[in-house]
Parts: sequence; structure tokens; C-alpha cells
Amino acid sequence: MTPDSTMGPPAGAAGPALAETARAKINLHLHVTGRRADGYHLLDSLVVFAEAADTVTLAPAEGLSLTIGGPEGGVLAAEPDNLVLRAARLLAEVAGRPLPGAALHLEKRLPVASGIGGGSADAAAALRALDRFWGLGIGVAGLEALALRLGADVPVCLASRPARMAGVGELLSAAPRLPGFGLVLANPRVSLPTPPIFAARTGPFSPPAVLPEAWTDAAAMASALRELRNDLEPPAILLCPAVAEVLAALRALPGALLARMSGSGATCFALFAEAEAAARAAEALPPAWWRWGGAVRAA
Ligand SMILES: C[C@](O)(CO)[C@H](O)COP(=O)(O)OP(=O)(O)OC[C@H]1O[C@@H](n2ccc(N)nc2=O)[C@H](O)[C@@H]1O
Ligand SMILES: Nc1ncnc2c1ncn2[C@@H]1O[C@H](COP(=O)(O)OP(=O)(O)OP(=O)(O)O)[C@@H](O)[C@H]1O
Repeated sequence: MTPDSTMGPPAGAAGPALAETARAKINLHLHVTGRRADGYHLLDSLVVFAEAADTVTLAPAEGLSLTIGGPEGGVLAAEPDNLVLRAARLLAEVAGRPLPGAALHLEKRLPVASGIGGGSADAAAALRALDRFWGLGIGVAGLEALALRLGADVPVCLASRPARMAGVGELLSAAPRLPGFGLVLANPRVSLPTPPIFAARTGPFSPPAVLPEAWTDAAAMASALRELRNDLEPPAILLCPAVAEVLAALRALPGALLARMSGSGATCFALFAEAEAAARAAEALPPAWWRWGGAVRAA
């Protein structure tokens, strides 16, 4: 069993339930370094995972099904094809043999289409859970190619640990050794689909960042990250001016070392020396926003 997995209490007569955590993905920097012939963009990003998370659970059942709950689940209820079910069907297809059914449940706490990869994390959590449930034994490394077919961010969400991401998201390598630090996440409650943000990006491509092997403390990490950027921030602000407001509010929080947008937005983050300070700071943000403060998952 991986440290990310728990066996839950028996789910009625059906048998034991199984749960996987789907953590929010944060791009500490995001350089767009080029563009492939198929239109996908080449990226360089240092990715970390916050303790803010959705949960995917499953219990034995007839066929494959999905129920959705949680404070952010409402908008997904109307969608015909959730990434959790797409992940389940894809894994069943490559397994290529009859498999037991599973009743999946998604507890959605991360805002949808918000740049923190909630859907990607859910898909990765479903792959991990079903790999175990079906006894396929593929494991996180073996699931990577399959994960990429579900989305550029899904491979990095499989291990859900700090990583350097390149290519379109499929080239994963070790992150620098990171110090302990805290994060505040804030979203102005505007959902921002990814394709138009990439399409609105203009100007020259950025070189990949040069990162050290380790940062000894959060202040050193923040000062290095200040030299880098999220290249999708300008197009996101153009299409969603509220992103600039969120960044200004995060920068004004006492103790904030750095504020930046994650992914294609609209969620932005502020980096803090301590998780407790981040948790307190989040409370000061407008209650109308989605906000969260706390710890980052260690390596
Ligand atoms: C911007 C990031 O959040 C950074 O972590 C991700 O690269 C986005 O990953 P994702 O949401 O899983 O993206 P996908 O669902 O694969 O792609 C959505 C759309 O975004 C654009 N896209 C995505 C990833 C990428 N490297 N280049 C792109 O141009 C493409 O138009 C694509 O059709
Ligand atoms: N389980 C899911 N959670 C969230 N979105 C889902 C899910 N399943 C399908 N989707 C669809 O995927 C789209 C992208 O959702 P997601 O929340 O992953 O975006 P994001 O946070 O911008 O991701 P990224 O940072 O990878 O760009 C949503 O607009 C929604 O239509």
C-alpha cells in the first residue's frame, strides 16, 4: 500500500472501500519554452502539491459508476464525462480482460478549471486506486504513459510529489531539495479553461529555468523564484482581470514572500515561510473567493 492510500471501513455488504487523495498541483514557475507541431506547448515548471485535495473512493459494485459530492462538486454534476470515469475506462481497456465493477465517488473540494489541476489529480487518483483494486500491479511509473492520454498534467499528479516538469508535461525529473514552506491559494471564483489562455499567449518563448540542487530555506527559494515567472499570467490577466486583483491581495498579506498564478489560472498562490502563517493569512482574504492556506507535501 502506498503512503497515499488508505483502506476505509467496509462499505456495507459490497466489501471494503478504498480511498486515494487527489492533491492540488501548484506551478511555482511556468516557462513556455516552445510549441510542438500539433499546437501543444513545451513547458518548464517546478511543481509542488498542496495538502488541499479532493478524494476519490471506490467500493466493489456491478459495472463502473461515479457519484460526486463536496462543496465544489455542483458544476461537475451536469457533465457527461468526468475525468475519473475516463481514467477508469482507459485502464480497463488496456488491462484487456474482464474486471470487477467499481462504484467510484469523488469528493470535490478543489475549484474546477482553476489552474491547480484538480481534474488531473482526480484522474491520477482513480488510476492509482483501480490499479490496486484490480490487482494489475502497474504502479505509478508504469501508469505515466496512460496518464498522459488523459491530460498533460496527469503524469505529474500520479506520484503527487515535488517534480520538475518538461515537454508537454510528460518529462518528469527530480525537483531541487525543497525547504519546508507554506502556501496560500486563492481563486476569484472565475473558471478559466486552459486552451484560450495558451492561445492568447504572445511574444518570444522563455528559456528553461536554471535551478540549484537545493534551497536551504523558504526565503532563498522565494528569491530564486522571483527571477522566474508564469508565462501564462499576462494572457490570463487579459482574459480575466480578476487575476490581477487576487495577485495584489496576496502580495499585500503580511509574511507573503512571493505571489504568482498557478498553471493557466485563475488560482494564484503566495509562498510563506511557515504553513501555520499561511493558514492564518488565508482567513484575511475576501470570503467570496475560494481560499486555502496550509502545508505543501514534502518530497
Ligand atoms: C498549464 C498547465 O496547468 C501546467 O501545469 C498544464 O500544462 C495544463 O494541463 P492540462 O489541463 O492537463 O491540459 P490538457 O487537458 O492536456 O490540455 C488542454 C489544452 O491546453 C493546451 N495545452 C495544454 C498543455 C500544454 N503543454 N500545451 C498546451 O497547449 C492545449 O490547447 C490543450 O488542448
Ligand atoms: N474530476 C474533475 N474535476 C475537475 N474538472 C473535471 C473533472 N472531470 C472533468 N473535468 C473537466 O476538466 C476541465 C478542467 O478541469 P481542471 O479543474 O482539472 O482544470 P485546471 O485546474 O485548469 O487544470 P490544469 O491546472 O491542469 O490546467 C473542467 O472544466 C471540467 O470540464
